[in-house]
Amino acid sequence: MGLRSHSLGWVLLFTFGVGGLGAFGLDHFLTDSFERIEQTAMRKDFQRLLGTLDDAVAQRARGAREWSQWTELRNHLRKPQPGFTEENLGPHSLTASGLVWLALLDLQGRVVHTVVTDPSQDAQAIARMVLSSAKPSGREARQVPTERGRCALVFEPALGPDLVVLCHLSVLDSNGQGPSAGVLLTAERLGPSKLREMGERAALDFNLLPLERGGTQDWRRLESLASSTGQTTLWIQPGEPQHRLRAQVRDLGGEPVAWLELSWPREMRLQVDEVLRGAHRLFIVMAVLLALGSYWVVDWRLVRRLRSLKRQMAAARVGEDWTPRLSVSGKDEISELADEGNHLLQRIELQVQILAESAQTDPLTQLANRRGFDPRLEAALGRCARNAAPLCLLLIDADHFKRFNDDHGHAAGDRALQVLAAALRQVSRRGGDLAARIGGEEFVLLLEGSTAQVAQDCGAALQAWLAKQPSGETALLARPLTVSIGAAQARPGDTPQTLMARADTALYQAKSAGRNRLEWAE
Ligand SMILES: Nc1nc2c(ncn2[C@@H]2O[C@H](COP(=O)(O)OP(=O)(O)OP(=O)(O)O)[C@@H](O)[C@H]2O)c(=O)[nH]1
Repeated sequence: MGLRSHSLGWVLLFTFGVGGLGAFGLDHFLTDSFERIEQTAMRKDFQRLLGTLDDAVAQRARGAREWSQWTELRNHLRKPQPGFTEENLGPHSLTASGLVWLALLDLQGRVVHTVVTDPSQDAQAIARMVLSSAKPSGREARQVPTERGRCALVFEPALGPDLVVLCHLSVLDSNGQGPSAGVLLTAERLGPSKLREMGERAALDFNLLPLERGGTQDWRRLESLASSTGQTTLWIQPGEPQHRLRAQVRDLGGEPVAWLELSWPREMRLQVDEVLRGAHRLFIVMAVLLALGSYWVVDWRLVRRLRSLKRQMAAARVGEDWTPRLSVSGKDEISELADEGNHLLQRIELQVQILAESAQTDPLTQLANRRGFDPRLEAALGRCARNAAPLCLLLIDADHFKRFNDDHGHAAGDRALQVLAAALRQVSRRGGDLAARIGGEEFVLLLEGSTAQVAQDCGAALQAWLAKQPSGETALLARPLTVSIGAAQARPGDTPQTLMARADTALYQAKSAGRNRLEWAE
């Protein structure tokens, strides 16, 4: 797997792994936080709803109290007034007061008068039912205690399907003072229109449901709310797009009679979800851009430059050409790598040069050997042919060298060969001259651009120089050394082989003719 795929893989892993986990955590954190904020707001609204309901009951309590402090009603209870009940406590006056039922009890608790707005209902039976079920000790009824009695929300099937505000008050004087003349019971229906009106006033979307129409399935207990009349357990049904909250409404006896249900719009949460959805989209776009950007940076800044470096190094290796230098753009670790590579190339070039030179040099005499001489001869022949310049070759062989070795030892023979090499250097100082050792005691002098006369003089100078060398046990030469020379001048069409062959023939002739002489090839 290349650097590109690696980096892309890591960027994707990092972005979607670490980034995704971070986003997931942030989502949870935000969701939880807003859930808490939302629940606090919901609880406050529900508390307000309970207050609204309490207000409604309190308002009815005030109305009923006015009735209970009506002097004529008190007088009537003490001493029944003929015609009073028909005129003042009939169905019409009840309807005008918004009540649906009324009962009057004397001090002994006997029902002395009842009236209903609905003629189909039995007011006496309702009174008996109410009296038997109304337990003033009820703990959690939504009730408002008054000086001498209380009002509460009650679900009384005999009075219809709706909840009623039932008031149970002592009949007192016009100042609300005792002694009590009896008990007044009133009921006001809280029908849908009343509830709607209350909801509009409180700007809350709520409903009152009979108990049997709402179990606790799918509902979870949220907490207990401290209401004005005691603890109220609050339930919540989580759902989109709105939450529903509910709590039980209890009657005077503390028995649950209905569900009070509040629909709560989850605007804040929906907005958060919307923001999170936007953030997720943004995150994905950013992640993709980051991945592409990193890919581009890795590709442009690393991969391409490393590949270029690799190509240049491979070219040097394959072509065995160590002279070109590596180059990459920029100034960083990769360019430093290229610099180090260049140092290595430089070293290799030098070593190769040293090796090549030593491979073409005779270690004993430090002259060019056969491997070094052959290509130079070929090149020189080509140049002279092109330029129509003269070229001569002298093939030089030490005379009776075997005997020299035999008489004075191999080491002395080596020294003699070194003296001969020095002599050759001495006479080959022109620009186109090259001296080489091409065999054991066989040497050659290539004279590029030199005429036959120059070559002749050169051979003579060589023999003269050798002749002048001191010899003996203390000298470099154990005894005088002579050489035979075969000379040849290049002709058009000559190759190294033909030229060498003619020089060799001439050498043979020089040897045959007595040695220590120069013979020209024909
Ligand atoms: N000391 C020494 N001797 C060498 C070296 N290379 C070749 N020789 C000797 O050179 C001698 C050449 O002998 P031959 O080819 O018979 O020729 P020659 O004795 O010189 O006789 P002519 O060439 O006919 O004059 C041999 O004895 C080789 O051992 C070398 O590097 N050092």
